[in-house]
Amino acid sequence: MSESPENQEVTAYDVVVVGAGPVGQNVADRARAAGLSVAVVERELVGGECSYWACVPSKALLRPVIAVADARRVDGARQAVTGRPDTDGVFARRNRYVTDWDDSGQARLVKSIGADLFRGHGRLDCPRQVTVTRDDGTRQTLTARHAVAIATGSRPNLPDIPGIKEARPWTNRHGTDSSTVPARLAVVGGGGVGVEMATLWQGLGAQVTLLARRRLIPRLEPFAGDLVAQSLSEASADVRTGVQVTALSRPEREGPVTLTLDDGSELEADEVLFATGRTPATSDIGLGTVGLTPGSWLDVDTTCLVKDVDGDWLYALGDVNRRALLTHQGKYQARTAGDAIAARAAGRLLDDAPWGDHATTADQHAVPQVFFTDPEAAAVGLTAEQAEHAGHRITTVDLDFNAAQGANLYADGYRGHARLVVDVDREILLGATFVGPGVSELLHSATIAVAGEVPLKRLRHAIACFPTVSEIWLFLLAAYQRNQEASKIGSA
Ligand SMILES: Cc1cc2nc3c(=O)[nH]c(=O)nc-3n(C[C@H](O)[C@H](O)[C@H](O)COP(=O)(O)OP(=O)(O)OC[C@H]3O[C@@H](n4cnc5c(N)ncnc54)[C@H](O)[C@@H]3O)c2cc1C
Ligand SMILES: NC(=O)c1ccc[n+]([C@@H]2O[C@H](COP(=O)([O-])OP(=O)(O)OC[C@H]3O[C@@H](n4cnc5c(N)ncnc54)[C@H](O)[C@@H]3O)[C@@H](O)[C@H]2O)c1
Repeated sequence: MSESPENQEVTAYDVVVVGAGPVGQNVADRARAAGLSVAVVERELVGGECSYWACVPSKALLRPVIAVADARRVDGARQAVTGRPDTDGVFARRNRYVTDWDDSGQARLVKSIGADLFRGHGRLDCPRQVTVTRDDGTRQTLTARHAVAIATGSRPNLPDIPGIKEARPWTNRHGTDSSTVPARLAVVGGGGVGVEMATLWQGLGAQVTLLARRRLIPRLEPFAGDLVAQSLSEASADVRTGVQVTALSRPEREGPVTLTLDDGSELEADEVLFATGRTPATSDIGLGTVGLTPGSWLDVDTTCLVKDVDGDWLYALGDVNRRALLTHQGKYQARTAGDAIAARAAGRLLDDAPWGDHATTADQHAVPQVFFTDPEAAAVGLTAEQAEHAGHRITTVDLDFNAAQGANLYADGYRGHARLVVDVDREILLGATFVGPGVSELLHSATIAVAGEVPLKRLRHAIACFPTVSEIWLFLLAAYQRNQEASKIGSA
């Protein structure tokens, strides 16, 4: 350790990671495993948004809602369900999964891999150097011999609407840490956060109005949003698409909030939750000192090196690079980049061709995602529209799940739909979407098929067990084969 001109402590590491969410922790782990010394900087809770205000609490809260809905779909079990989930039990369960917002366990994990944890706000102050400002104002400078990895995540993007500040809207934070159920909740935004929050709070007893300017979960096949909207409506939520909020007012601090909509109507609610996308947490991390624009998403190459920065030392992983705002994709990037950092540090050649050890190819071709709504919506790869837009010659196969007996045994009168998107030239899957109860655990089979580019001729030999929901594969592949045979006869 030495001292900088301003009397700050200066410590040298091989790698400095800024942000100890799931992504920062994973890159640290991989770099340590390669024998590199690693510093990890965290300004709030070790574990990040994912552990305390996003994935983990939302799924801990949603699971009881879905479990009750699942039981209601099974005759015999339905009669045993006499009410809504018990909110005290639900919130206690959530608190256990977020360890009461105490990060000491995750901090121990970081230390257990042999990384040094620095508490405070990390900022680049020149190439390969990060200064950590602690809460008491003292500072520590960390230099990085090989890499700085930015894994600072994202924060809610609130639209600039008159009255939004006074309305004190919920974001994903209160949406996941509240222990009271508002009587009337307006949810603005029909993406992943919006549909999950609407499902959750309606299931816990709020009267939810979901306001979306387009269809729900628009990045998935259109039938996904339609089925989720239908089910939310049947659960008595008020789902309105094609509407925008133009103003908000909450004249009394403890009073209701009024939303003005672009159709001229007004809506009164006890709370309003904005789920209108994310913005990168890069406005105050010193990007200007290395020639980048503060507040911007960080554009990266396949190894997660930031483009337009000389010297192969600055990496950006997870939400901050905007490739796929999902924990599992961020962790994949972290593992890949951690290995790339180690290879570059050792002077080894990189294996960064598509699907190589140092390439995040799946970010482009095989991103899986599950929305834990009721019914669940799960998708991997390209939708039909995206595939056509990318220039593939495709055909689609669509089927309702009730074709499969396994699905009907899982839930009486099983309601769900599946679509495969097939590249007709290569006869491989480009994408798959499943919507229905319990489909989340079905998705990995499709992810393997898409990432592995498994020929459909071979996929036919991957047999699903009778009677499971996975039997839908058998019916989808048979339908594909029938369509192909019919088109051959038609063109003969
Ligand atoms: C409500 C909700 C539900 C979601 N559910 C899912 C889900 O089910 N599955 C899924 O895959 N994804 C889900 N996501 C997305 C997921 O939360 C993110 O993709 C994931 O958190 C990204 O991880 P990260 O490590 O990049 O960022 P984060 O988890 O945001 O962690 C970043 C960390 O960096 C720290 N930090 C920021 N700036 C600094 C700084 N200057 N100095 C030091 N530390 C800093 C932050 O305090 C934070 O701890 C959900 C998101 C939301 C909002
Ligand atoms: N289970 C999961 O995997 C899961 C769950 C939740 C969120 N996430 C991820 O977290 C990220 C953030 O989710 P999100 O839902 O906040 O963002 P999003 O970008 O997925 O959706 C935001 C929605 O808000 C709409 N919107 C934007 N501005 C608006 C405005 N002014 N008025 C009305 N609507 C507006 C957009 O059209 C969009 O449909 C996403 O990338 C998502 O994939 C994942």
